Amino acid sequence: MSLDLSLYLVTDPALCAQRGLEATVMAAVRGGVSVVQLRDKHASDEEMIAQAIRLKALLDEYEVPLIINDRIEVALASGADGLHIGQSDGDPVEARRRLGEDALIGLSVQTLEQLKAVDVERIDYLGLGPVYATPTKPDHAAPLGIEGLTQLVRSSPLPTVAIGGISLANAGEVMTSGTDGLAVVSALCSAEDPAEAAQQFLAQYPF
Ligand SMILES: Cc1ncc(COP(=O)(O)OP(=O)(O)O)c(N)n1
Ligand SMILES: Cc1nc(C(=O)O)sc1CCOP(=O)(O)O
Ligand SMILES: [Mg+2]
Repeated sequence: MSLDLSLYLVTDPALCAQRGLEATVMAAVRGGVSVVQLRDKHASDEEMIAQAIRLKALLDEYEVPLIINDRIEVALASGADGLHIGQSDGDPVEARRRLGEDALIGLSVQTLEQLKAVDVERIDYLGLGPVYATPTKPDHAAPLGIEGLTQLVRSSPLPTVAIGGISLANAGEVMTSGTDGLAVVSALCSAEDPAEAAQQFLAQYPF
């Protein structure tokens, strides 16, 4: 499946609980979300595989790719479109070998040093963050700010998506970095109307 990073939803089971995960994701997709990442730090692999299979069937109708956070076994077993890994989540060489050429593989990058070490042959896109501090990921690295983000975007050999503390209030500012898109959790999962919120994000883009 092709990759359009413009508005990238990362799910959070607690933040999606009230409306339901699938209802939240599909509302956001109807509003224009272009990629969905299933992220759940507490579910068992079996629970996550079942959730991923249900989401994949729904997202296929919209040709929106489903990416799995961290867990290669879940990506393989569910037939998801790809995997997102952090700096300490595993080896891009192994991920590419096991998932195959068509899989979409993302890597988190926080520093210029990490950027220089990116395996461009095996990675499709980079998640750059956090732009701002966020309670959604309490163990996040030091915030980049717009200046730090812009420096990483300009030096990146791959398409990028910015993440961390991004909201409707700062989306326009984050897009000035030149990033290919925005990845958000709470600004969509906790929105009163995720479809409307997604539309409002996209309305602020310069492209
Ligand atoms: C699009 C995107 N970018 C960055 C991350 C963060 O990944 P990681 O550093 O591995 O942290 P966890 O999400 O695993 O807590 C991401 N998930 N998605
Ligand atoms: C999953 C994740 N990764 C980050 C990183 O910096 O790599 S920040 C983050 C959580 C982003 O949540 P919110 O949009 O609610 O701020
Ligand atoms: Mg990770």
